[in-house]
Amino acid sequence: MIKLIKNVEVYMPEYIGKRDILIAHDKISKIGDSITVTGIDVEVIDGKGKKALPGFIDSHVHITGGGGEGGYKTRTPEIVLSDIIKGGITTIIGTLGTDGVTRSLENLYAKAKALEEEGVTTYIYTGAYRVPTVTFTGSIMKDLVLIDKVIGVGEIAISDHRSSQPNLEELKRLTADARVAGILSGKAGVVNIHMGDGKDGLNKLIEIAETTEIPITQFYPTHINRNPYLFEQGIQFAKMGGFIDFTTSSDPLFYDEGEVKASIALKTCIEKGLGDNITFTSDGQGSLPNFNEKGEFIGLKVGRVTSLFNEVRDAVLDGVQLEQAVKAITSNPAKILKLKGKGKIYEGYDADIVLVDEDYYVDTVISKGHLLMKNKKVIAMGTFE
Ligand SMILES: CC(C)C[C@H](NC(=O)C[C@H](N)C(=O)O)C(=O)O
Ligand SMILES: [Zn+2]
Ligand SMILES: [Zn+2]
Repeated sequence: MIKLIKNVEVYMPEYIGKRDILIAHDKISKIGDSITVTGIDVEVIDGKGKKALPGFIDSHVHITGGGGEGGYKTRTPEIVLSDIIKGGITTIIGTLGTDGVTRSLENLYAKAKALEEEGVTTYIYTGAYRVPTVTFTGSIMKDLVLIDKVIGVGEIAISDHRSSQPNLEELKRLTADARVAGILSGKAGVVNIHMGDGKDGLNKLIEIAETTEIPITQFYPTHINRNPYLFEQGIQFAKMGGFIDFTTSSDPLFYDEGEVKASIALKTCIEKGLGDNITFTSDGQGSLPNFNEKGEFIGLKVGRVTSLFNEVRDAVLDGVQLEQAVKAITSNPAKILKLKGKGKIYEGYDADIVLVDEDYYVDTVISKGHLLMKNKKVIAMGTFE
């Protein structure tokens, strides 16, 4: 099907002004002025008053659910397609977390395939919190080289009372395996690192980057905004050329405990010239557990994928340029994760496009050339929604 978006403000993410965008099947075919199509059926979408952004990439979502930190009843529910669409997300990377016992990689893979069948692009990380990691094949390297949807390893927990307390050698070997398997398979092979509140912070990653041939960019540490000292250390890590990821799902409780709101973390890093080293992820369907200083469980909330763009909107309303802010959920993750044809409104790229209205609310979502939402109405529903 041919679609033509007319007179829309285009953010590649770089802002290029008002344009028409021609979509042929699942690709962006042409970006230009006054494009006309004759002789074949075309669906025209009115872009007047709207901004076209690349489809959002959420590279850390517990698509099969996570949690469990408060016992069995706190295992969180799996994601449904309509939430992904409402969040303007067209590419989603699934991960396991604390519970690598009752949550399986096979289930994660099947859910990723299901979401792909329902219309969005999906990938997964092999592994979970603990080292040695759970794998499909018994080997991180075989998982990466032989399973197309596997693009990296994660989320591997460090500096957290729930981690497996991995030592430096274990982290070196795991990251070296991910890197070489990525090289062999043309994938990023990044290690998505779960950062807890532990005082050792990013030290192990910095030591590996400084004492081995492993580049700092092999790590993709998340939750960097979870407390002020980790945030400060994260800025140093980014200044060393590393990538840092801020979690957008939150709970007012966490702000009281010093969490740095993701939109403020973004604004601070952009002001320090680190806009190309940062991303947002939602931790959607992951648990947001609260423990007291003795490590006792107090309660938990569930992460929401819709928080991803909400924090971008808050950054824009706080004075950050849209073309800068939206990179954190489009071209930056696409670059870090080596997602071909993703993260930009560009001729030949996948037709993943989000239109937002003048108040920066998601209005229309196109994924691989298919309309999933139009004029704020979700069109595509999950199989059982
Ligand atoms: C960043 C904070 C607020 C949330 C963060 N969530 C996870 O890591 C996912 C969770 N453990 C799960 O397995 O579902 C955390 O627990 O520290
Ligand atoms: Zn985590
Ligand atoms: Zn998580």
